[in-house]
Amino acid sequence: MTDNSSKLPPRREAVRLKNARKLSTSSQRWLQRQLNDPYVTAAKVHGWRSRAAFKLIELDEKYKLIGKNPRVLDLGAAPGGWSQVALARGASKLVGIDLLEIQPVSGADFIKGDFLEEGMEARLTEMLGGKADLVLSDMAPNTSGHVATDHLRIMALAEAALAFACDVLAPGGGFVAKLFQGGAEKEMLMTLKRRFSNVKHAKPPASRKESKEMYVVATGFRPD
Ligand SMILES: C[S@@+](CC[C@H](N)C(=O)[O-])C[C@H]1O[C@@H](n2cnc3c(N)ncnc32)[C@H](O)[C@@H]1O
Repeated sequence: MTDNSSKLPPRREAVRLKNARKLSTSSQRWLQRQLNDPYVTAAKVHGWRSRAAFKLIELDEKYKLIGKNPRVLDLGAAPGGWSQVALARGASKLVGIDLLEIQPVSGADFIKGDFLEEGMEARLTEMLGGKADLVLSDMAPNTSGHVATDHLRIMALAEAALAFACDVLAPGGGFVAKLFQGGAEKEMLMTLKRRFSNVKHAKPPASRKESKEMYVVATGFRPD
């Protein structure tokens, strides 16, 4: 049997335990931000699972994305804030996917899995039971701290989401995807402009100013 007890003298062990209980500087900063963030408080008051819920509310207020009884696909849905908002604002059917488990939301069907996995698109489409009116992608990879790598990863997710949206959207449908920094790359922007009648970049007020995230909002899908 292994002995996990510390071999330090008692006083040094007491100091070690005290330090282990202290929050790292980045955790302290995170905690401070949470405590000072009105969106975090408002999310709790309104019962939204994430402060991100307000980003979709603000995008919907501005671009009228959700409309009447749409069928919605929510990519990167955990913990479920956007799904809650889409359903509260009129979605008739919602299918969501995330790498993480999502607690049930009334009216939504969730899959735990990787959107990039082979066969996942077919599975999502089958679950939706027909064409989608709105494809949402708030997917974000875990940040590596390396700006260029993070940028490439998020762009790969957004591009995959766009390719999927072009396969599953009904005529006139909408698409929202999270991007970083300068917005859609040239090639992605070309596809967006060709396949949608309206394409905008947006940074909703709920998106933290210091965050490099932004969204592309495309409406009026044109099938090939
Ligand atoms: C910012 S969170 C989404 C928050 C969500 N919109 C809400 O309001 O609750 C981004 C999510 O994208 C998910 N994600 C990242 N890569 C993914 C992938 N390849 N497939 C599925 N989900 C992914 C992450 O697990 C994470 O939960």
